[in-house]
Amino acid sequence: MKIAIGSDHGGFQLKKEILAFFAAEQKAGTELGKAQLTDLGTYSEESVDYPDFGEAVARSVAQGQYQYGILVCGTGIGISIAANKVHGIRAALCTEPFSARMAREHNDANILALGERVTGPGLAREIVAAFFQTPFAGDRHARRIEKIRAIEKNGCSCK
Ligand SMILES: O=C[C@H](O)[C@H](O)[C@H](O)COP(=O)(O)O
Repeated sequence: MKIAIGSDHGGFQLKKEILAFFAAEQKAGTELGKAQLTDLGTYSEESVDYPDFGEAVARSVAQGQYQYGILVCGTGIGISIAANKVHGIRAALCTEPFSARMAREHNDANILALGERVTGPGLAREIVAAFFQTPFAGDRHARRIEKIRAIEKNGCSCK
């Protein structure tokens, strides 16, 4: 499983924690540790603009370069809004593990968004594990994902 990860300055420290979590999982030889992560920036705490990193990760996932993405900003809100503007992206902002599981099982989310100023590193690790350990359930949920794709393709009928 190939995962692109990105953050702005507000998510930089939590992104480092998440990378360390995957490294520890790899060392422990777990299934999660088999994931290959690529950091698409930012690479310091210097102030940057979250849409740049949301777009970079979202495009790389939408183009199939990576299967999933992880995005972190201060709240996770701005960077997930930006990512969701890219066709084919279903970015889910999660603050607890139940939503992370549902984001995969029901919504087939392909990007997990987190907020460093909202979620501590311990909880973030549980959220990440829940997200990446949960498969999409398909069935009725697949029909609903198709409807989301149709909105992307045709636009909505709202005036
Ligand atoms: O949704 C946006 C994110 O939370 C940003 O990380 C945040 O707006 C950055 O704020 P500041 O420039 O004040 O650090």
